[in-house]
Amino acid sequence: MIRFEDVSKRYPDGTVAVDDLSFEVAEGELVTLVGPSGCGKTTTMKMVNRLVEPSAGRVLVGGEDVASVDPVRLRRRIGYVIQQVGLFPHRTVLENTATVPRLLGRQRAKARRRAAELLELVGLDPSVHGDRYPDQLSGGQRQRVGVARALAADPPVLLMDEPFGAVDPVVRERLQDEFLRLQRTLRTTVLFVTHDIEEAIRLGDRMAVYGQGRIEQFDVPARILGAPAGPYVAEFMGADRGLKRLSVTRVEPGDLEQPPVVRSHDGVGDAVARMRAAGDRWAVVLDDSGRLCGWVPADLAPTGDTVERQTRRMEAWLPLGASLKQAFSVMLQYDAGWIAVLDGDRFLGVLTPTRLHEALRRSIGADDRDIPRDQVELVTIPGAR
Ligand SMILES: Nc1ncnc2c1ncn2[C@@H]1O[C@H](COP(=O)(O)OP(=O)(O)OP(=O)(O)O)[C@@H](O)[C@H]1O
Repeated sequence: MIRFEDVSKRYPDGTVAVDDLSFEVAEGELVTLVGPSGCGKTTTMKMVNRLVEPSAGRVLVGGEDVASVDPVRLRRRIGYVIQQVGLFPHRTVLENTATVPRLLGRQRAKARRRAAELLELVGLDPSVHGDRYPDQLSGGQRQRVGVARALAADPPVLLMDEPFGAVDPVVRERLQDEFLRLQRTLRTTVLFVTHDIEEAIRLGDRMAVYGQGRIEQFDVPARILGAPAGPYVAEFMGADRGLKRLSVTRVEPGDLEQPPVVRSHDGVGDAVARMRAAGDRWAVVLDDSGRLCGWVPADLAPTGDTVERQTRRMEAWLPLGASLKQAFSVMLQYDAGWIAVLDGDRFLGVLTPTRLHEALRRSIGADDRDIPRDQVELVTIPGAR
């Protein structure tokens, strides 16, 4: 959808902001650009909507060289959100949001209806906030209006430059969640500039890590964290990148172990005999539809009861698709050696620390090749031998 072909930008004073950049953002994809201050992220982004013209190479949007498109027309098709949102102070929130659709010639009533819908989508009540002026909103609310306004024209491409930079971390996380949900629904192609590595990891389908004017690595966050392309990227992603990987890797069915299972209607005597014969110390209890009831230890007194009456509650479980970070946190919180994983209320298997480790290796495709020695994350304790 967005394609950079050998693009360079040298400003008139000789500063080379971007040097021979080539990459592509697929339709519906969200790519984050992250890197130190002055490395060329904003320049990259501004070449998409022609706020900056490349000195060499070309930028294509939807297969069309942007150099051949009238800049004003181009910008109406491409949403743009910046940190200082730039709302019109003398226009209400609703009017601000409806600006571009109006410029595109949509009828006033239709544009306002769409604007109200979008305000709701970004978590603002149009009947409460719609008639306010920007200075009657909080910083976080203004950011939301900025996002709603950029989306109001249903642009296939959205450029976002530190859009949540000015709000506190809690609000920022909420805005990120809402924005992700929205982007997934609308399937907008997004180029997202940020200073914040956590934000880049959290939002990016893929991320571009910039060095000076160049992309040092362009990949899914899990691989950038797990297999950084070199010492620069490794250092930039932080010494805790091993931990960061936990939050971008999801629990999948293939990661799970199948523990011993007994059925809730089994007799305790039978169940205990089978568990002991197999050398199991415990078993998961499922009902006939595969729903998780709990667990039983193998040292139950073999009474005439059904297993159901002896089942112990499972304190901790995870939904399929939870992050490994959530899984690890639950393991620590409950001091548990394994965690049940459910799809809805259907039991799928259990995650163990060994399987968690394997899932991390899977996330960087390390199962079928050795991780280079310098990328193995060893924890050493100073002074320990
Ligand atoms: N109009 C300009 N004229 C000259 N140099 C410029 C101009 N705009 C940007 N630069 C320089 O180009 C380089 C890249 O700037 P750019 O704004 O793209 O970086 P950035 O990665 O977005 O930085 P930040 O994260 O601080 O916003 C910097 O050295 C900057 O000083």
